[in-house]
Amino acid sequence: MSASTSKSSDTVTRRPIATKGGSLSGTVTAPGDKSISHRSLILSALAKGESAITGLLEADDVLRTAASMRALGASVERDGPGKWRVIGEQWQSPEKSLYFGNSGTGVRLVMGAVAGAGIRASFDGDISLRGRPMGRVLEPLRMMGVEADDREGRLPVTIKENGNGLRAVEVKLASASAQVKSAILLAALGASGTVRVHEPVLCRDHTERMLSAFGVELSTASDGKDGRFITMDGGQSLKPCDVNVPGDPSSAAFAIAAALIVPHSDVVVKGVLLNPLRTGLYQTLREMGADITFENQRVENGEDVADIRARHSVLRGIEVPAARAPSMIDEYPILSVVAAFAHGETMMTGLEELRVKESDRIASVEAGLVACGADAVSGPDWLKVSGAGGTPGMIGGALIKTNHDHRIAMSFLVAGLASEQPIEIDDASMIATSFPDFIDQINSIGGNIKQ
Ligand SMILES: O=C(O)C1=C[C@@H](OP(=O)(O)O)[C@@H](O)[C@H](O)C1
Ligand SMILES: C=C(OP(=O)(O)O)C(=O)O
Repeated sequence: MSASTSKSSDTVTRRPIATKGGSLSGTVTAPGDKSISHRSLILSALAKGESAITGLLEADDVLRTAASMRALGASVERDGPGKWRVIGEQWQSPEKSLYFGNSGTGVRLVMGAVAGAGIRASFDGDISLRGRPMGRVLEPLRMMGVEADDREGRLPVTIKENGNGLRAVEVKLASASAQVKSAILLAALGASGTVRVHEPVLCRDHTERMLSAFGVELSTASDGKDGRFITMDGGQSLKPCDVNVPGDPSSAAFAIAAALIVPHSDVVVKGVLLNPLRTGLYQTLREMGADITFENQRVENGEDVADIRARHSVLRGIEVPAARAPSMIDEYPILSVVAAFAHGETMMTGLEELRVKESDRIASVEAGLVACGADAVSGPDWLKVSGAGGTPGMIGGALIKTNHDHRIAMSFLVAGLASEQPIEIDDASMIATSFPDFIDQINSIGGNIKQ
């Protein structure tokens, strides 16, 4: 097997290959958080006046949201690396369809915001996004009085103009999805009355925190069990707000996982967001015996942030509780790779949402691990990885099908850094959707990934 490119009629697919080398060491900075980056652009574009953003993640998913904000009428300018200026305006129906590429967050949040603005817009995405469910957003929006055309609950979708304002509703979230919750809250800006969202299972709360920072009044209250109610009056407008985007814990996970499985490694990832609804992976890794420390802990813009230090560790398999899934939902692919290097079984449950991500992540991870000689089995909402332990924990020597999924691509390149034989992935292009500098970053701490 060799690093190679495969050519179709008009595209060249890069096939990076990751090979075991020496230990990993050094310090890197986490790229900007993807969830907060999308929201900082959308909320700034809704606020009348100028907002400055620093640390914005300049990855394809977020750049698609920036382009959509321009198409809707906002002025969106880049002043320098990660430094953006947005001047919000009254949104206008765009002439062309808004294209969101691979981004579920972008398309779902902007659908909600367009509905709240009462304008008409069409939405589309790439082959992966066209396969993902949009009914979960359209259903509550329709309850609020939105009219929309869709293709059996999938993209392309058109939200129709609505001059009468949206209805006040009470919605119970059917899936633990921050994207659905956020779409409803953004639509609620155009409601005449109070909107109440019941989330039985807590998921990331960046929209609630950031709406408050942009001057919107909303309140949260426990539902008496594990969830909460979010209550917000419609008809509120946003005030401009400057946002410093913290580092993404989902992207930081790759260098940290690499340090844990490559012998003698010691790596620091600086500036990582530690919002408690995002840190399930780190809790899980510690329970597996990982030597992970949070250094220089601080609060930046109301969010907990730290530098995370990870050293090579002897890991053991554990049961990861289903209730933890929303706080680490994007981290199961990389956790599964780490689990293949641990001693014993890691049982992950409550994973039904992984079936509707950029790929069916349960299937992609299981197939990739099995191709690398690891022991993985799955059911409808669970995945079990039985790690061989020690070094090397996995044979490797496979070409991994990434299925248009950036997290599958990055997870298996990390696996290749510690496997007996190199691991090649069939397509690197999707990595740019969330972490364009991934390969350079991993190589800067001693990784051996050839493009
Ligand atoms: O709201 C967000 O920014 C996100 C929510 C999650 O999706 P779901 O809402 O579909 O769980 C997550 O997987 C995605 O990467 C980002
Ligand atoms: C699921 C993800 O993103 P999105 O839903 O925005 O496509 C992800 O980044 O892993």
